[in-house]
Amino acid sequence: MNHTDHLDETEDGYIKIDRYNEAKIASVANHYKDILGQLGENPEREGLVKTPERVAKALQYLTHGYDLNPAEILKGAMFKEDYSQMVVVKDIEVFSMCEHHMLPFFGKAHVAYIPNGHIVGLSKIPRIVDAFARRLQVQERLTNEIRDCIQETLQPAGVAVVIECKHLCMAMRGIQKQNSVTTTSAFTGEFAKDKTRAEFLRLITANLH
Ligand SMILES: Nc1nc2c(ncn2[C@@H]2O[C@H](COP(=O)(O)OP(=O)(O)OP(=O)(O)O)[C@@H](O)[C@H]2O)c(=O)[nH]1
Ligand SMILES: [Zn+2]
Repeated sequence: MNHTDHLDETEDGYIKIDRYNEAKIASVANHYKDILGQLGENPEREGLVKTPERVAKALQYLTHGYDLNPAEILKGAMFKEDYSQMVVVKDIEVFSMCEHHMLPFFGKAHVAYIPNGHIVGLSKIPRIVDAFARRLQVQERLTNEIRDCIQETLQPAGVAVVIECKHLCMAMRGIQKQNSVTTTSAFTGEFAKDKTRAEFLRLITANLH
């Protein structure tokens, strides 16, 4: 079986989960039943009977980015266009899971590129953010992967990515800091220039709408 067989293609050719890989769900659920017992719970009590399966499905959803090909998503909507100003997509919601604790980190991504002959369908930017975020991640790698995918696929004059997230592993356990936010950034090409980077940073902090 192909590893993407459990993913449905929607009409516009994009993949989303609405069927699950039953064998994987059953196996992961079995482990979770065991884990519930080890946590001192009774996995047979009414409220928990279906929990292992729910958790398995949730985890499959939260990691379905492994089954997506972000470069192909971008290639699906690249258009020749004579536009060479910065394109900024800001405030893209991010939900990911840290690879150390498998706890959520979440916040916003701001992505920009400067076209070099081609533009990309706007929705593809949040789609690739999701494709990389729906995996076990560290915020730094997530940031770099988004930058590299856009740079290598679209070959623009520059790419900028800023991500700001709260990490639940730092809030609900461990150091227990409820308000700390981690910001990461990655730039290529024209964004190495102070002036260009400053314009991007101004645009993502400006309240224009
Ligand atoms: N750089 C980076 N670190 C992360 C990210 N998500 C979680 N971490 C950190 O990963 C580290 C793992 O450190 P360890 O000392 O092995 O784990 P730990 O004992 O649970 O650490 P504490 O969270 O300090 O209790 C922690 O400092 C987390 O804050 C991330 O996206 N990027
Ligand atoms: Zn963590």
